[in-house]
Amino acid sequence: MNYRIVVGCDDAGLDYKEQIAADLRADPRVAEVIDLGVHRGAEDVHRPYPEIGLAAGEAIRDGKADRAVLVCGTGIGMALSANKVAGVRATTAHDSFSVERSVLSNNCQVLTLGQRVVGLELARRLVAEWLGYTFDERSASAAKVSLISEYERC
Ligand SMILES: O=C[C@H](O)[C@H](O)COP(=O)(O)O
Repeated sequence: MNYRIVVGCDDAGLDYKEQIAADLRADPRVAEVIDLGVHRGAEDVHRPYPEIGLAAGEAIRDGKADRAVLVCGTGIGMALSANKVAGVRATTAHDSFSVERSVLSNNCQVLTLGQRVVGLELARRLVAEWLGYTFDERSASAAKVSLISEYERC
């Protein structure tokens, strides 16, 4: 599938971002991992989550990446931020079914996770599952998602 995947976090999501980035780099479905920070021990470590979430959304919008995994304390702030970028669909999901539907129903390109909410091993498994789903543009869900895109164009 050769996905180009952005990873990003704030200081509350750094541990999980590092592990998930390592998992993605080892995944044969992933061609490139683009790490937007923050980085341990670096100057950017206290950058607020909206800066990372917005940058991730812009990378999707600009065609520099196919998908993003973003981690903060709850996942909520990252989802709110990425969703501000037109054309980007981001959601927090901490269970297998929601992760599946975020792609198959909603064509989300961005999965956000809360390091303070979900265990690390579950988070890693959810990301692995998430990579296995592809939205079907011929599905009945496509017309529903397109209503969001049409609203954005107004
Ligand atoms: O959604 C926001 C994140 O959970 C963030 O990591 C923590 O934000 P706070 O420090 O404002 O609670």
